[in-house]
Amino acid sequence: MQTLRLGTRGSPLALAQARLVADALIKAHDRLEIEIVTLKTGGDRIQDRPLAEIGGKALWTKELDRALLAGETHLSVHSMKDVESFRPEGLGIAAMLPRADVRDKLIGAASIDALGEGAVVGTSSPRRAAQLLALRPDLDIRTFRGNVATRLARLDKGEADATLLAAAGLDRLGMSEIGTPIEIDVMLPAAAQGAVGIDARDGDEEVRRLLAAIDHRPTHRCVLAERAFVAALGGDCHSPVAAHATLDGERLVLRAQILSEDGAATVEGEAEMPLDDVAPAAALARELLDEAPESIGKLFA
Ligand SMILES: NCc1[nH]cc(CCC(=O)O)c1CC(=O)O
Repeated sequence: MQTLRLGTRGSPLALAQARLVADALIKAHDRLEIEIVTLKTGGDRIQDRPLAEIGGKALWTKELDRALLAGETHLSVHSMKDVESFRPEGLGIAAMLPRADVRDKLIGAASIDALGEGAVVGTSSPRRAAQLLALRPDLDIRTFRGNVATRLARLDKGEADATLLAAAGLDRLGMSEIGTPIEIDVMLPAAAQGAVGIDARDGDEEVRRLLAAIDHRPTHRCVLAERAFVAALGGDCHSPVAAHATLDGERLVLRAQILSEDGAATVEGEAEMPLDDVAPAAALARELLDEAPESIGKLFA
């Protein structure tokens, strides 16, 4: 029997995703045991300020990265959406699970159009805020953080009329019946939304071989293209950026959008590329920035 120590955050969503990875590994390999190691991250402790203000994405991954680099764990499970563009030296994403529903869901109203004039929408995602304001400049967007259950409780208490959450997270928590999905031509998702990734140490060939067996290549390819777009922009979670790739036979089609924070300006485009070369994703980022007005350009200066 071989035992792998799997590092994860302790939120209900993180634990559900950790179990999905553990189950996939056990199914793929005989005589393998997984021990789930729950780690606290900075992001879990600070709930009242927008993520962008308190240090961005690295907050979620730092403690998992440290434990993995120190050899306390063999792998880390992440929502790929929360993984910063550049990983620390010595670590890299080795596999991804098949992607779940990539759409955002609106909770609290039947549709964006159905929201009342000036309705309060709680979100701390600059992308969701800008996309909503682009459609409905009258909305009053307020900071709303915390894990999925916390946000739903704040909505129940009347702190906002509506909120947006990823369908993937709700599905994995067994809350599929909550909210109305918004189609991706109305609200393009964040890069990597709905994808779960598994980090391993560079050079840990044993673990990387075990992970290769559960890697879902179409998801992995699409997410790499989306991340290449965001990396080339110099974007992170401070930026109102959407990127979503799909496969069309042996080609990958990437759609991307960048917005000003108030949603007044939007630039969007599409690029097609082979599965194994994401350079056109970076080229699309430069193209969109070139044509972007100052209100967008200054976000990526
Ligand atoms: N930043 C929080 C976060 N990271 C990943 C998900 C959902 C699951 C996913 O997109 O894979 C969520 C919650 C949300 O956006 O509703």
